[in-house]
Amino acid sequence: MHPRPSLSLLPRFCTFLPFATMSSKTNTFHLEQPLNYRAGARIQPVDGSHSEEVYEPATGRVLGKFLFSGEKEVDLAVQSAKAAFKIWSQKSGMERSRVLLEAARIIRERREEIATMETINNGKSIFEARVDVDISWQCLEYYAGLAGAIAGQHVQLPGGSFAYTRREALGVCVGIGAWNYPFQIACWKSAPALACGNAMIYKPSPLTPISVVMLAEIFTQAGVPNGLFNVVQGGASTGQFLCQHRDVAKVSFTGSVPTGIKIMEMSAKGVKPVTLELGGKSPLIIFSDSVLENAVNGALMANFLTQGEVCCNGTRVFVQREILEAFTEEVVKRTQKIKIGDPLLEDTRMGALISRPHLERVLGFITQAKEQGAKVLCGGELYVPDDLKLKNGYYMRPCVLGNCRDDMTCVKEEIFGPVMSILPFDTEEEVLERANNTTFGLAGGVFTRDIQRAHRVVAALQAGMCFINNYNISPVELPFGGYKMSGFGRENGRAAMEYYSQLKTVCVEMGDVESVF
Ligand SMILES: NC(=O)c1ccc[n+]([C@@H]2O[C@H](COP(=O)([O-])OP(=O)(O)OC[C@H]3O[C@@H](n4cnc5c(N)ncnc54)[C@H](O)[C@@H]3O)[C@@H](O)[C@H]2O)c1
Ligand SMILES: C[N+](C)(C)CCCC=O
Repeated sequence: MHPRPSLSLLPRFCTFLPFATMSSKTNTFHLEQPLNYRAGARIQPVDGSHSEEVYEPATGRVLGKFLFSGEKEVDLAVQSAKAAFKIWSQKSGMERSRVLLEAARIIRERREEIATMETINNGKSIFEARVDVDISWQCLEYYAGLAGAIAGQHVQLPGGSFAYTRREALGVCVGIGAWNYPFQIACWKSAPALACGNAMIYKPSPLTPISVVMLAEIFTQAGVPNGLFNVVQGGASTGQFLCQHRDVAKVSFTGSVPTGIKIMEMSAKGVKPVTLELGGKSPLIIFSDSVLENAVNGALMANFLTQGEVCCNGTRVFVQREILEAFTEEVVKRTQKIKIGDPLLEDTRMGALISRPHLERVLGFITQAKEQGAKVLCGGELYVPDDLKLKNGYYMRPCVLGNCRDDMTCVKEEIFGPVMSILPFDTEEEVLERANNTTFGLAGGVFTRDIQRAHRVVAALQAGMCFINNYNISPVELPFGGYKMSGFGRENGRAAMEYYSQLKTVCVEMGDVESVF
């Protein structure tokens, strides 16, 4: 583990109100500086259409306001990125690698500061936010390692002629992110993009606009050319201007299926490649021969990280009937013990959901589940912490639903909140049929001690990311992405390099040209 920096390193672009306590900085941050980043500096957009409030989910307090960018600002960001691309794409892989390694080092150094900001703006526990930051610098280190290994192929042809391939950058790439992992998603997109020699313009979710600007500052400090990584803030219309811009070469999107479809339609008009990391309703299958404690731990990991707001969560928990009672009893006991509250406190394990409307939407799914016959085994209601400053925060108790059927809304739709549905099953054949009976295909998991069954089951699962005897771990070396309506393309692993580069074939004639004419 790396040493934590002292609190004196806390944000250089904000103030903390004077009533900060020793135990937590919740309720103290105030946003002051602009959140767009262009040509190596924070700026206000030239055509800011309207200002939007940004909230602290833990308290419901407004942190400040920021401006949505219009078409002109998007164009300026693209021009700035184009200029930087000319410089960066000419550098060798090793030169790019050194800059990415330096950026990774700075992220490690500012770990506590970034994690604190992520917690303040997203509501997740500081414990988890630190893990997100660690995954982020590891991602930069990983792609720094691959940058120097980018190479083509040499092919011998008749008569001494030959051909070779060059793996080249695409140009200006656009990254559009969701609010659940704001800093990490930006790193998952920018690290491979920059390693391959591209420039990137990033648009975070308007709910979490803050931490990605810290990443932009870090890239500049590490030595990327000004303009190589720009941040444009805004919502759907800003995203559309980015996707439709003629000088944008590629769009990598993380978000919901409906928005993913729109992104694909827009990109189709410009014949732009897209990576789509979309939603899920993933199955977690627990056979009766599982180590019960591991299966329970796996189910908690599959459902309750980041208040359940995780795309790859295994929210349909299929449990073989023989162990249904024992598993359910233990999972409920453990869920009831989850410490909810001030996300900046060290022992908190579940913070606040992202927004009041989202909290209400999640609670609405639970009401509907009850109406459709599900039984709330624990949680599922609002949680109001004792601490008065948190009373307007967006908290709920994590929920386990029993008596579930495959046709219920809570089992079919992505809830994106801390709600686990338990579904009994009898046979392997039956559970596979039911697990795959969804339009999503992001992830899936199986717990069993039978090694042959484990591999047979994951081979049959229609999902891009499968886990055997664990769930939701995410080493950056592993490709991540979906099947079916959960999207296509991959982030992380070597695979992502393919999605941020293109192949040029150069055919070289060493003899005379024989014409057929
Ligand atoms: N597969 C993954 O890796 C992954 C990771 C995190 C979240 N998600 C998914 O994201 C969803 C939750 O995130 P969300 O609510 O921010 O999703 P969303 O689709 O509402 O928004 C995602 C991003 O798209 C932008 N956007 C919205 N409309 C747009 C348009 N017409 N053109 C261009 N950009 C547009 C938003 O401003 C935001 O930045 C869930 O479905 C979740 O499963 C997937
Ligand atoms: C880091 N996790 C938990 C695998 C989440 C990946 C991003 C999905 O929302």
